[in-house]
Amino acid sequence: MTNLAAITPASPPLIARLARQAMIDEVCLTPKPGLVDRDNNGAHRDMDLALFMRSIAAIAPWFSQFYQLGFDHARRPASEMLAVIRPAGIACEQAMFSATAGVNTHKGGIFSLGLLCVAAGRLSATDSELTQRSLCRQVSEITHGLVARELVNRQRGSTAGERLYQRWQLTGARGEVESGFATVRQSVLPFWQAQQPGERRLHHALLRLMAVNPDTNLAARGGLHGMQFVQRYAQKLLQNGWDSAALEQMDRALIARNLSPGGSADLLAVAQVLAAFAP
Ligand SMILES: CC(C)(COP(=O)(O)OP(=O)(O)OC[C@H]1O[C@@H](n2cnc3c(N)ncnc32)[C@H](O[C@H]2O[C@H](COP(=O)(O)OP(=O)(O)OP(=O)(O)O)[C@@H](O)[C@H]2O)[C@@H]1O)[C@@H](O)C(=O)NCCC(=O)NCCS
Ligand SMILES: Nc1ncnc2[nH]cnc12
Repeated sequence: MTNLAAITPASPPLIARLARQAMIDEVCLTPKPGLVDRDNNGAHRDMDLALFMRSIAAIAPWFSQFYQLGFDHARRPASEMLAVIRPAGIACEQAMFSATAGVNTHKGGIFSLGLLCVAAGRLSATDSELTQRSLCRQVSEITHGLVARELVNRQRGSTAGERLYQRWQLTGARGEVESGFATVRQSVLPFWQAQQPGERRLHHALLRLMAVNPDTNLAARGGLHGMQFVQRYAQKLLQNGWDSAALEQMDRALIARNLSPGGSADLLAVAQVLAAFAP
């Protein structure tokens, strides 16, 4: 009698399946100002939808690994977890770069969604309930002190994020995770359930993110003026109302300025994962 458990791969944990689906739904959302979607490549000459799908296929298996690392090391203090998971995070980045021939499609997405998977593993190992609050608190505890260690106390920046901190004190993805995804919790999740599922809810969430998020991708490409241009544009659409045509016009405006809110795209995926859990 064949032991099916021995030959059937265990299905990925829920959070890993949610993270993969959220990445797919994000890149397929169309139109998406400045970003790759089903219609165009936004402000990118080195990326398209097919490349993003290859990137997601390479990254997705790692979400289960991140969950398992959190589960297996749940007894460690949260402060020790980054050192435990970073090698896997960097290996996942390498898998992404192999699939994309060196193009950075999801470096931020790996970091943010990977930490959510680690947090879910840690909570599950201790039979703690997975809620938006418990997941975000766990991510914040794991990354406590990250901004001070890696941005404030760093002399020279080797990455865009590090250089942007030195120039404009932007804390980027590190600041967002250390805050327990405060931008997502404050600007997106309170409005999510009141809306019908579908593209309009995702568009509304993305506009709310772009309206406030200090996205280092925008600052790297267009300076603070570029970042503020996108924030004000999104704020205006939220105030005056918007439709697909307005989003397509914003897309043209951002492409013309080489602006791509990649950080907000990542946080849209984070919001979709968190929205699957009770507050
Ligand atoms: C901790 C790191 C991930 C930090 O990396 P870095 O020092 O580069 O810091 P940031 O710039 O702050 O963040 C990197 C990416 O994070 C996204 N992001 C930006 N702002 C925010 C924000 N406010 N909140 C959340 N996330 C944010 C963004 O990623 C997306 O955009 C990239 C694609 O856009 P593009 O413009 O093409 O980017 P480039 O290719 O760089 O520019 P061009 O050359 O094309 O012009 C893509 O990454 C999206 O995901 C930022 O880019 C890192 O240092 C690290 O430690 N990594 C190891 C992994 C790890 O530790 N994992 C553990 C958990 S499993
Ligand atoms: N759809 C997208 N286009 C460009 N950069 C991104 N980073 C994450 N999602 C993205």
